Amino acid sequence: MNIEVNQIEKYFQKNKVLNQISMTIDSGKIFCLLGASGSGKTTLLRIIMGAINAEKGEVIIDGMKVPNRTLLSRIGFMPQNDALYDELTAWDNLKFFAGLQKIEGTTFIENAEEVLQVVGLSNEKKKLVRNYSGGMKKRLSLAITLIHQPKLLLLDEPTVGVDPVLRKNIWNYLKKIREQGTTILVTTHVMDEVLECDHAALLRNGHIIANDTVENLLSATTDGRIEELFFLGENE
Ligand SMILES: Nc1ncnc2c1ncn2[C@@H]1O[C@H](COP(=O)(O)OP(=O)(O)OP(=O)(O)O)[C@@H](O)[C@H]1O
Repeated sequence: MNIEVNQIEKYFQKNKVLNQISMTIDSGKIFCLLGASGSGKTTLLRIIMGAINAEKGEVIIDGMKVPNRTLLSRIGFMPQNDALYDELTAWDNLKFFAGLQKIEGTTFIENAEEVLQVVGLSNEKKKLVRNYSGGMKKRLSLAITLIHQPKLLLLDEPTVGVDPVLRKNIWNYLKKIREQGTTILVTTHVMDEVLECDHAALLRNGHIIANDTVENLLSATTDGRIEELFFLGENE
């Protein structure tokens, strides 16, 4: 699925948090949104999935204007804060959210086993979520986001609190589903993860100040270090 973001402007009260945001995300790519805390990444993600409105501009996904009900079943959105049922097991959480997407029976079981494996929770599926660590909850949220095999994934800092081995697992899976045509938009603060992406946009003070392939962005830095992306355009 491809995404067109056209001239988005968003205010919270009188604060303009997104200003003239336009970008295109091509189908089957991993696109990374970078920016300091408070730069507007989450807000932009929520506008793209249609959870909140912008004052100006529009988002078009596969030719359809957002918000659009038919698009929702094809999108997987992972918010920054987990929305899990603490008193249910991980398995029952998965079952509940899968049910909302009409994923049931053997399809549910197959999908659930696969996503639990990706996030390293196969052996912990019977535990109550209330007994999960923060990182385990994060991984379960990601599993829930993947359960209906969405064609567009919107992931808000999906690997915070996840150890390096599992993080690698998750990125390998994201790259696998990219090869199957899934489009992935991800926000991150982890610089290494930028290297896993095809394309990155850098947000500062509500503006996009850089938007290019990761390869081109890195060649624009003075010593090719990913951390430098954060400082791009700082003195302009
Ligand atoms: N519901 C809201 N009401 C008022 N202001 C908000 C609301 N949501 C976000 N903001 C403000 O909008 C700006 C952008 O916030 P946003 O959460 O999009 O940033 P972010 O780049 O995702 O930050 P982080 O990396 O810390 O998650 C911030 O100044 C924030 O305080």
